[in-house]
Amino acid sequence: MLELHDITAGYDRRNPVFTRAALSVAPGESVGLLGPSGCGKSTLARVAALLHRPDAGRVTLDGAEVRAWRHRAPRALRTTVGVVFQQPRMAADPRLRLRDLIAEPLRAAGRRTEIPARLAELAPAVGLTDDLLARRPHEVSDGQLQRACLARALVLRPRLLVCDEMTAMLDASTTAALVTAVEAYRAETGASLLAVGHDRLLLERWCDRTVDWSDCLTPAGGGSPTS
Ligand SMILES: Nc1ncnc2c1ncn2[C@@H]1O[C@H](COP(=O)(O)OP(=O)(O)OP(=O)(O)O)[C@@H](O)[C@H]1O
Repeated sequence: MLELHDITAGYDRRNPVFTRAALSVAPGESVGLLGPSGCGKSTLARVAALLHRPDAGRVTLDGAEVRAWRHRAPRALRTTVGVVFQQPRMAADPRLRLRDLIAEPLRAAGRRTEIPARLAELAPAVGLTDDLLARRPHEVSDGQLQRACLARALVLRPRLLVCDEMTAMLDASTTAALVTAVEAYRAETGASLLAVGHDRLLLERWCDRTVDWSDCLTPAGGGSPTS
């Protein structure tokens, strides 16, 4: 599904956050990526979500190399991947009601007619009532907003979902509800998952396999890492 080969990435070409990282996610597979704070997991997750152009290396999606990067990959490719970040308040437009936040990718894709049916499927799947769908981000809790961000990430039926510390700010019951919603979506569609986080217990329970950050990096002078 997704292969990251020899990726070097960061925010300053002369001083990358990491060099020569590799990671792959097979079709239908769920992979948990674990590592210490600041090592570059979120940066790699953004590369995997096609939102951050690597300085070097190759990204392949279904065997085809992603080309024509600007700072992101082309929109048509990005719709293959859904992404949920740690901080819903940074990710969500504060002016939009939750129903419009969820529907916005469909609207942007010119698929307005699908909005009512997709909302009717997704809102119960992530545990949002009609009352909550009518509110704006400042009128809901972080957990409720993250439920909406997950629904938004799923609205175009992505074949890969990237969850970057999706549950780090949430309590145990909201965490369980979101993981259940992701797994129901994957069972229905066969989508793959890359989940990034610190919580080893959660990722080991949730994912088919976990990868430690150090295993993603090519040892100095070495060939490719195994993952
Ligand atoms: N937009 C940015 N501009 C410049 N530097 C950044 C930016 N985002 C992250 N960094 C830096 O890149 C490095 C890696 O950050 P990243 O968020 O990828 O790590 P992480 O492993 O996900 O950390 P955490 O587990 O704490 O979220 C850090 O040193 C961070 O300060």
